[in-house]
Amino acid sequence: MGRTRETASIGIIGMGDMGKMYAQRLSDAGWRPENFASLQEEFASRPLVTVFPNGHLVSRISDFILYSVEAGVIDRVVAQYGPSTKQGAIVGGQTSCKAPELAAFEKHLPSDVEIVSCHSLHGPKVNPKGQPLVSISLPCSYTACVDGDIDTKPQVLIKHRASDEALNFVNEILSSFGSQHVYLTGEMHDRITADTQAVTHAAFLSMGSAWQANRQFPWEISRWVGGIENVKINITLRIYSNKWHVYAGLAILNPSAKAQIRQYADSVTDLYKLMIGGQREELKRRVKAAGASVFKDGTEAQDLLLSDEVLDRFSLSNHTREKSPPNSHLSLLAIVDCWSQLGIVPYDHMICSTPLFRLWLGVTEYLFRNPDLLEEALDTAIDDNTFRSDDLEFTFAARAWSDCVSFGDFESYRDRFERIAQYFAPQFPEAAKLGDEMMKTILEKTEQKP
Ligand SMILES: NC(=O)C1=CN([C@@H]2O[C@H](COP(=O)(O)OP(=O)(O)OC[C@H]3O[C@@H](n4cnc5c(N)ncnc54)[C@H](OP(=O)(O)O)[C@@H]3O)[C@@H](O)[C@H]2O)C=CC1
Ligand SMILES: O=C(O)C(=O)Cc1ccc(O)cc1
Repeated sequence: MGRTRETASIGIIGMGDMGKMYAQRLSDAGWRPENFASLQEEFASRPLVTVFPNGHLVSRISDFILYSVEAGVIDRVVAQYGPSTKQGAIVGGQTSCKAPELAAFEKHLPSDVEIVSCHSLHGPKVNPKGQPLVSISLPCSYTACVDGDIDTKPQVLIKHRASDEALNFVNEILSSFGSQHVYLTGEMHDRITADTQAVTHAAFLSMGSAWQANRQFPWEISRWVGGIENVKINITLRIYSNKWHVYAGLAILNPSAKAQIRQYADSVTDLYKLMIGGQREELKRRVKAAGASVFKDGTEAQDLLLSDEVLDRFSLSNHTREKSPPNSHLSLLAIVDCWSQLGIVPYDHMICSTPLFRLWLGVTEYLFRNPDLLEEALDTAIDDNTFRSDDLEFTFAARAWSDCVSFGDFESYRDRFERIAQYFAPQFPEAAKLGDEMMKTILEKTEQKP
């Protein structure tokens, strides 16, 4: 072994958004990268990075190889380059779902190769400092543990088929990101990210579908202005401005995600039926019971993750408002019902939380820990017809996204995603500016929480 920082080289296969972010961060930290043509130009000012024309040339000389390709092609790409892996090297992947990635490594890598995988729990434009980074290695001789303060921001490492020396080596390489390292098995990683990522995305994807189906741009409509609505709009646009395959891969390929997303669609449908049936008492009983199981007694005294002052600052709208107009908040009532039905306590997942998940939890908490606001939402859901058609389309959308994930059909996922992305595209530049600012401010605020 004897791998050292001075002599080892790191290979990245897949120079998309995440691959480039890794190459930039590692070269900043003194690790040397290599690559090709436009990449050669792009990385010309970084003498420590070399760009190669294909993954064979990267694999045969690198001591640590990171696959940063679309989850849907991981088997094909590892089958292609895996056999060229340098003897005794360590291989990992950055895909958002570990079952297919680890299966591809086991199937195609030579037996002398060690496997330590990882997952940065944030997008390429978020500063990795303090964010979670999951690490996965095998055999799974350890239980989940975290380096440092788990309540700030982690990074996941998965030790799958590796010595402690290999894990330490990968840790050293990735330590330059300043992320919080979390150690998990591949299975635990997929189970948790199904709860934190796949269901969260399903909710925001459904909001976008509903607005598009009703031909609305929500920031132009007064009932969508302010507070919680700002987060709903900014996050939805952020997701639709990203690449479809990131969301398709982590939902379709994760063995745990289908059931979670199905439960979300079922919760939306059940609650919507109670709303249109005028079943006020049953609606209130069910939602409050769900709220009690997720937001347990004793948490009332804790500070909210998000405050009015922060929520109000990030509006895409030109309208001003005195007070948020009432909203039935079906998407938020349903996520709490979904968590409750599945026995999920979202706070237990903070060790593996993405920025979006923290925001999503922040807005649900904002609603459920304000009894007057929750009561107002439930009464609005029964008495006020204004939201009926929004909620109808939202219900259709949640079921359609769930079907799409259950069928495992990448092409129809792509088609749905890109059609809606195109509708919102003119607003992406402004939403990105505001969204980045919102993310930064809210991450700073939530970081200070105990
Ligand atoms: N974007 C995000 O927010 C996050 C993404 N991830 C995960 O990271 C991975 C990469 O995502 P991201 O960077 O965003 O996606 P990109 O689409 O930007 O990058 C994927 C890259 O893989 C390359 N690639 C595909 N096949 C091969 C091959 N045979 N040889 C060499 N390169 C290949 C693609 O090249 P080409 O375009 O030329 O085909 C592309 O540049 C995904 O699995 C994703 O789930 C993880 C955390 C966050
Ligand atoms: O925060 C989110 O959920 C995002 O949308 C960004 C993202 C996407 C994929 C990942 O594997 C990790 C983070």
